[in-house]
Amino acid sequence: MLCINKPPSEEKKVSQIIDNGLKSEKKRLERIQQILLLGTGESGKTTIIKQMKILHINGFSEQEKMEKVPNIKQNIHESIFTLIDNMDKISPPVDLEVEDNKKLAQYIRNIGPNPPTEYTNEYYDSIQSLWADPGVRKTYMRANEFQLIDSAAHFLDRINDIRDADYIPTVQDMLFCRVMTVSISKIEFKIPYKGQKVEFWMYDVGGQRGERKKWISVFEGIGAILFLIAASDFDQTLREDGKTNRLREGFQVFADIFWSRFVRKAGKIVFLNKQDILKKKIENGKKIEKHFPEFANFEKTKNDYDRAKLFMKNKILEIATTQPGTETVEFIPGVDIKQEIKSELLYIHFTIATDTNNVKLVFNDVKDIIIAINLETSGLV
Ligand SMILES: Nc1nc2c(ncn2[C@@H]2O[C@H](COP(=O)(O)OP(=O)(O)OP(=O)(O)O)[C@@H](O)[C@H]2O)c(=O)[nH]1
Ligand SMILES: [Mg+2]
Repeated sequence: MLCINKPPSEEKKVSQIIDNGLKSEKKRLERIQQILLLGTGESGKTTIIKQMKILHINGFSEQEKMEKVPNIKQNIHESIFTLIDNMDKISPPVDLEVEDNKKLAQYIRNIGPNPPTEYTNEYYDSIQSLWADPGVRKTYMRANEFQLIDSAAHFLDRINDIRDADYIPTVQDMLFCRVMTVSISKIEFKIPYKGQKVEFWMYDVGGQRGERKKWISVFEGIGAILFLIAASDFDQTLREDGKTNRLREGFQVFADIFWSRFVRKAGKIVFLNKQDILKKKIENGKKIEKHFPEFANFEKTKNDYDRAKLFMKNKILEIATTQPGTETVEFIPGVDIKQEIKSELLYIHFTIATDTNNVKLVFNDVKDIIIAINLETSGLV
């Protein structure tokens, strides 16, 4: 065996250098604000990541935009196919109102759920006629009875631009394009803060049931969790099983995270997202009490949209103050878990993730909170 004997003093020196290196690395990591985006499927996590790219990195390059064109066309096909496929399955069913559209609907049905191999004029013309049919619009108004992507109307309305050979996606198209997340990704950016640049690392994960088992692998070192709930989900069922109420699932997953010992120290910021869709649904007469009976007698004095906002905010606060059963939290004799959670580490915002200005304002608030939480939990103040 080859044995090199170093004088002890030198060995000590080396270990001190390593020690110092580790310490300064630890200090550096403490200064980095690590944020984890969580929430059920389609709640808006990836859209927030895109906004950070627009607001704090370099936006989308021409190449990145061009790379999204196949996804956007996929969104269009999925939207029209889902509408046509479901109009006679919902109860009561809906009929096409323009006779000539019946053969166009059959043509789309024959293509199947995946986009065609070739995008022809006949294909785009058919989609345009079908989307203009009052029967399809009635089906669209009942989209909570089946599974339709939120970007359907945005892209179907824009089909004339998108079918053009020279089409380049707009920033809005990039924000609305829906791609399900199936892996964990990270973006890094710096924000000026009190004359310095503060570094942020933000992690995006998939929110569907099968994806959630991956979440735990990114819990380590997280200073703040941005938890997204799609407030407009109140009348929809999960894509995963077609029966569980989506909003209820959102609250349930938030409860699991809020009370999880793995992220006990992380600040929790809730985004009650998709406020634009929530407002529209309420204006269109959709009733929350049909899915949450306790809403019927809630705060009767306010208008329905303000009532809805307050109702959902209260649900979050209720979760944060209701200690779950010992089977879901590690039981430590003599320790009151409730007391360990600082209520000031929970913040709630109403958001529209597709609106860059809205996210800019909200994130401006959130970044100060996150920095403050990080300073407090790392013991620097
Ligand atoms: N109108 C509107 N659409 C939104 C809003 N937030 C997200 N969307 C749209 O909703 C769809 C789903 O958003 P994503 O950001 O992909 O959701 P996600 O949480 O990343 O979903 P998973 O990756 O499946 O977990 C996209 O088409 C978004 O453009 C919002 O506030 N308003
Ligand atoms: Mg995603």
